[in-house]
Amino acid sequence: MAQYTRVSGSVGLITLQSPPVNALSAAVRQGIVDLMQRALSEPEVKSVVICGQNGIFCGGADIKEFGGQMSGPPLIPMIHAIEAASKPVVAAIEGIALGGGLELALGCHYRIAHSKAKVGLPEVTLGLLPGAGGSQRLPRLIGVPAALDLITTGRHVTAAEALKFGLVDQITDHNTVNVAVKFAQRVTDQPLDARRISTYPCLCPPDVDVLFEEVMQSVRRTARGAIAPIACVQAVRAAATLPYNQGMERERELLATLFTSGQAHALQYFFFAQRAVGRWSMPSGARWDTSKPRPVHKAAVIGLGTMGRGITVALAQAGFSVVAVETQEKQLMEAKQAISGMLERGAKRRGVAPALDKINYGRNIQSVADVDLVIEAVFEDMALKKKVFQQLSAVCKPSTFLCSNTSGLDIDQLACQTRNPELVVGMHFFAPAHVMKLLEVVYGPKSSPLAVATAMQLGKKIGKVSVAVGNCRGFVGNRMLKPYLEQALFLLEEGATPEFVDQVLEEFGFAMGVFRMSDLSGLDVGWKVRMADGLAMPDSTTGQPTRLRQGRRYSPLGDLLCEQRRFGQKTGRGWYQYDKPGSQVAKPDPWLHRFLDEYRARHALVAHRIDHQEVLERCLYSMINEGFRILEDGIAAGPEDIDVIYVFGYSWPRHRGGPMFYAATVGLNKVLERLEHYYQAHPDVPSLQPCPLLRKLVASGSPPIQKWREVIKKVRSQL
Ligand SMILES: CCC/C=C/C(=O)SCCNC(=O)CCNC(=O)[C@H](O)C(C)(C)COP(=O)([O-])OP(=O)([O-])OC[C@H]1O[C@@H](n2cnc3c(N)ncnc32)[C@H](O)[C@@H]1OP(=O)([O-])[O-]
Repeated sequence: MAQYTRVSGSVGLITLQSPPVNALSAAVRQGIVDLMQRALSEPEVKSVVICGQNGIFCGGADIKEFGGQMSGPPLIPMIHAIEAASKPVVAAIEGIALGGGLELALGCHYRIAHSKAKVGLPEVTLGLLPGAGGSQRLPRLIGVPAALDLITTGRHVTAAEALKFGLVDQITDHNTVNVAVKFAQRVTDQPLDARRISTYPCLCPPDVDVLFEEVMQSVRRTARGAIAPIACVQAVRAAATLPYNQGMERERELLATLFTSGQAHALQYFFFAQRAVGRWSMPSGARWDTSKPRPVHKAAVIGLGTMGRGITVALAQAGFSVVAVETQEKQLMEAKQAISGMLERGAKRRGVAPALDKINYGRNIQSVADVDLVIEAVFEDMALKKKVFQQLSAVCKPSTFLCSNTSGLDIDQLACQTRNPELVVGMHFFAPAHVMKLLEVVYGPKSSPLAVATAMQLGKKIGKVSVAVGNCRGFVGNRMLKPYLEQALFLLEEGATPEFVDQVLEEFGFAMGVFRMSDLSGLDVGWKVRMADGLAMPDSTTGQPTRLRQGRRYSPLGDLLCEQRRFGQKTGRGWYQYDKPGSQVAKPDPWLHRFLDEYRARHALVAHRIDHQEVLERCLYSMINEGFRILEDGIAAGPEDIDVIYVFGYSWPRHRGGPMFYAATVGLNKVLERLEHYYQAHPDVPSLQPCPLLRKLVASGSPPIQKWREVIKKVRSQL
């Protein structure tokens, strides 16, 4: 919808009205078309201003409409009609002008923005391109290189940057609509021909072919198989090389291909999934909208290793007062230096002052007595963490929330060490903690909705995408990673190489294959956990590494590497070899190939030819199967939670929507059938046994992913 008012006698003001972001729904488009006609037909009206209600210009096309039958006036002719208008049209941009919203503004003859406004063409993040003329008008207005940057990254730019590009004509700190109205009155008699961007020539640098070649290469490298960024480059190239009308035709063709691609569907699903995780719920029935968080003003971090340092930086950068505690003097000094460096570099990038004064360092746990919330980030050792929680419970105010940055230990056991177990939750950050977007907020059986709501809100304030999950070994992310890693090792035993497995996974779209990722994280981390679990040791009777544990297949390959002190990048050797310890360039290692051959010979394993399909199916479907178990157990409330965790925490390619969305795309019956096939071939691998929930979903006719929660509810109510 849109509203029309006449202001200052001669200006027609069209206000977009479609909360929350004034998206261009069919009703809004119809409103704009009708009200533009009205403004143009009223003789008293000499100019027009378009704005949005509630301080938001426009969030772009209504993404909810993409899935269904499009109705209402189409965007392109609507924007053309504005550009062709005989009276000046001024866009008054407050808040945001994104996607179709900016394309609408580009159709106007002038753009006035508030200094706090942000603009951008983020269609690429939804698997699309700026297909309402944006890919053709933007390069004509701000030049090819800047347009390529904005369109291929989808980044939002500040009003100041937009002014520098020439994307807006003026910025103001005052009431933008009033300024735009005055501006509109001033330009009433100005000729409009020079203001219609579609008539501009597209100014190209002399070496335009080289520029496009370079940009295309760089986009292909970073796209990890996503097609929209490539189509964006092609569309801008059309603007640079073709007359406007032909460029528009090319834009239309490219958009049509993207629209029908599975990738756009996946990315649009993911857009809503990111928002859905904020509406968390617990099996007890507690929910985001009925559980109020308590404000946190002062927080503490205990343990300043890699994780503790990152968490401290994230908190300080978001404006929290932080007490940072490290009991070892030498470690404390090193941490202080490292944290200050991180804060200074971050502040320089963002053009702000570093938040050094937000942090008070100390060696004594007593110094956290008055904080509202503590995040414990000591070494991943249950006995040590228990001790810290006992101390915290004795030292802190009774109302202090006690959180553990564990990556998989039992939150309940920690809660039991405290006076107020209902105030204990897990806050599982991902390294580097000041950079990675994901936060798993883990509730145990005793955690109160208040504690979950407070941790979720804190996560939001420090810029994380927070997902509330239940308490189990590894929570959601690391629990699903286990069968994935396990299959990768089994594939090596059966004849694959780390290079081949990684290549297949990287072609699928992971930033790193499983072995390169393990080398980066350090192989010793998992080894210590397996030793604590009694897995990484030789068979007690033969003294030999065993391939069977508690009746299940087990691969000791990772343990054998660690026994050779091959811990990955940090030691210069792991699944790959590196030029020197700490180097990141992984090279195939002939030693490892010989080691695998000898290992297979020792265990009488006959290597067979493993193809792409087998690598993908075994690694991904076993992980997805665990995802169904997690849903069945109520550890994650819905498939969106799992998908968001995997995209933000484990580099799952976003254009494939996340593992559960991917399963729906492949077809649940196919996933089930392949799991059955592999389980039959490997009956000693329980993670390949199809989960009952997966069977139930297939038996219910494989409903769309948005309907899974209903089936899950039914399955869980029968348990
Ligand atoms: C045809 C080809 C040409 C054109 C293509 C396009 O324009 S493509 C589009 C290009 N545009 C974009 O890509 C912009 C996408 N939007 C954003 O980036 C952000 O939402 C924001 C920066 C606008 C506001 O951030 P924030 O943190 O303040 O708030 P928030 O993120 O929590 O959202 C609040 C609510 O608004 C909802 N909603 C938002 N936008 C849309 C929409 N366009 N549509 C529908 N709904 C939308 C959102 O789902 C949520 O609903 P919920 O969960 O409450 O029911």
